[in-house]
Amino acid sequence: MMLASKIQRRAFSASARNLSKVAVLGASGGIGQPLSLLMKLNPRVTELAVYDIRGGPGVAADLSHINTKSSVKGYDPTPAGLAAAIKGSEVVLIPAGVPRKPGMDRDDLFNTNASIVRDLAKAVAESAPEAKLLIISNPVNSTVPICAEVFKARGVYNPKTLFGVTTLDVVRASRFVSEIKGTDPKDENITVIGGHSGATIVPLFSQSNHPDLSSNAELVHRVQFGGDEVVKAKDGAGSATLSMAMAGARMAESVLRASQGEKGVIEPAFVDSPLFKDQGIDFFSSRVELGPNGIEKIHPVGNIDAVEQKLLEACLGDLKKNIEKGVAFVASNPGQ
Ligand SMILES: NC(=O)C1=CN([C@@H]2O[C@H](COP(=O)(O)OP(=O)(O)OC[C@H]3O[C@@H](n4cnc5c(N)ncnc54)[C@H](O)[C@@H]3O)[C@@H](O)[C@H]2O)C=CC1
Ligand SMILES: O=C([O-])CC(=O)C(=O)O
Repeated sequence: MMLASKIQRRAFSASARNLSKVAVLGASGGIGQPLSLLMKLNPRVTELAVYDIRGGPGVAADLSHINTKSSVKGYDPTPAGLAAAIKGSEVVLIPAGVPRKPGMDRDDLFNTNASIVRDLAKAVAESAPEAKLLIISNPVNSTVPICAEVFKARGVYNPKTLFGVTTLDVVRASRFVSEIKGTDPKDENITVIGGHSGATIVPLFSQSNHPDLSSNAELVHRVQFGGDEVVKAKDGAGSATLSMAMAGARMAESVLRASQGEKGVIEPAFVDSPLFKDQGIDFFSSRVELGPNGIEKIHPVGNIDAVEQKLLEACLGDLKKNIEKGVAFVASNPGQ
């Protein structure tokens, strides 16, 4: 309790002064580079820390010539370099880990990415437990519970500051709808709930400007499997990177806006959520209201139609297994 309030005070004092250090872990990768670029272009960011197991200082040197005000520093891939990159961060973004190849689903990444995320989460728990931690690495449905377990084991878990980034699902949904309806995607605010893979992704068109679209099975499938479309098109060269960088930058910007005092900032995110805890599901993505200390309020699912109810039931079964897999991994592989 005391630790939580100390952490919150420290976080608030930095954000109240509008000093926002952002660290990107996995910054040399397909997502990491454009995401770091977007963070360098974001005037809310005062200091950008660039870390990767390879190439961090090079990416940082490149970014540092951009004539925006923030400072940029690349860190060596050592425990000390990692700790220094993270220390003092308001936001830590983690896009480290391997992406899919055609024929794989996100869960096939678990064996490689689980330990990468576990070890990076451990470093965050030790060097900046108060940071808002935004997890991009897949499978998000499992990597977020992994982070929670790592933080719990060190007595610094604050469920209000841990986010699985599901923003790309709402970005895709609004884009796909605008293509069908001939509208501007900025006017299409589609809520997407659940998790971040296949059937766990549940778009709620009944709550949008176009309730008729919930019976458009092709559209629902495209939102659920939009990632596969990119994996197939890239043909072995990875998965979504540019759209993901945009989505990650949007999420980070929203977290920073709220940290810096803006009210009413709402983003969907996969978080420690009360909504389905009675069914043994501790994490769920829904609309989340952000504040200076992270999550301020988790919005309920709201009214949904019969088609969406069926999708939600399918989602919950898969999600429960994905979450349990992450928790079990840390229990049997606690790391150093
Ligand atoms: N949440 C979402 O909506 C999305 C998530 N992703 C996921 O993001 C992850 C990254 O994707 P890409 O950037 O395309 O992969 P990538 O292979 O291009 O880049 C990954 C980077 O992580 C680095 N890395 C690996 N282990 C590390 C460690 N221990 N510490 C620091 N850096 C480390 C690598 O050196 C590499 O630069 C994948 O797991 C992918 O599935 C991708 C798209 C959307
Ligand atoms: O599909 C993938 O593997 C990457 C991802 O999460 C997405 O594009 O939504």
